Amino acid sequence: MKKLTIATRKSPLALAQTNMVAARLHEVLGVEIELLTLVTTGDKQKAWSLETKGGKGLFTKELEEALLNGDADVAVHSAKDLPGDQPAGLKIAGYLPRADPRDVLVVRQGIEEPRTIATSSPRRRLQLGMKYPHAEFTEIRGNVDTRLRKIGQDGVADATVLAAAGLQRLGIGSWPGVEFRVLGFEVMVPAVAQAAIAIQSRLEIDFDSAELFDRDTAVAVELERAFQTKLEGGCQTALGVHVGRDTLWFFHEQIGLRSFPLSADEQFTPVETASNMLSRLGFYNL
Ligand SMILES: NCc1[nH]cc(CCC(=O)O)c1CC(=O)O
Repeated sequence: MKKLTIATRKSPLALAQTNMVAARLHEVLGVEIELLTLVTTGDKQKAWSLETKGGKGLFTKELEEALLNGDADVAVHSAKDLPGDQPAGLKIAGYLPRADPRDVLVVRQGIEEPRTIATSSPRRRLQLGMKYPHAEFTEIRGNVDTRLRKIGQDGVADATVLAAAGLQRLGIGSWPGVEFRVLGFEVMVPAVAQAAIAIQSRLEIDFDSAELFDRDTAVAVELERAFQTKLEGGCQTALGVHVGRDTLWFFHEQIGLRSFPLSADEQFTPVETASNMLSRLGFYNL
């Protein structure tokens, strides 16, 4: 392999993530890298409500088509935007080391308890509703900087929620007019695969993944995904699952927030572990 073409979205966050993957592939494989930037349905339909149209697959389909028709060899995605199952012919080759998996409450300066919170995610709405029972929720769309401006400058709501990983990868440590409050897992369980960057390719492309990719991230994300796959039904179900070093954090709209001790062994048998824990939680027939 002399040259690799990487398919990417062109939002600032997507490009930052793709450049990290490009640097890694170039460093380890010594190959020349070319980027193919594509516009996905999710990028085009800026007015669509992610709440009603559904988020999954909206930001990934066009990149996957480029892999399948040979226009690109590799696609880079935020792992949390990927649907559970891979399309025929494609695989997740691996992940980059995960960044900070927590969510951050972005609050307009001077506001102690937000009364209006702009987030389209049912997972974030339900969990924040426990912390701020008087808050009303509204929708918000756009890139990270657009969202920050909507809170800090335009005042469309008192607060919003962003992934710490996104802020970190964009190098945003502060923003005029807002305060960042990192939300602990005991308040806000992150989305499945949050903060992981997935490298997708065609099945026949064989990377030496042991060196290229991060094994610990793959183990954690595969366990989180096993829960998501078993619970699938409505893809708009409010679900959060996070595999910590020795704790599994779980949030589901029917039962709320729970945490469990998690052994090292359990992490290596994701399907069994997810089944066992879900039946202990009262989810049967999955
Ligand atoms: N929902 C869109 C999306 N997909 C991935 C990230 C952030 C980066 C990540 O979790 O890897 C974001 C933005 C956000 O939720 O704040």
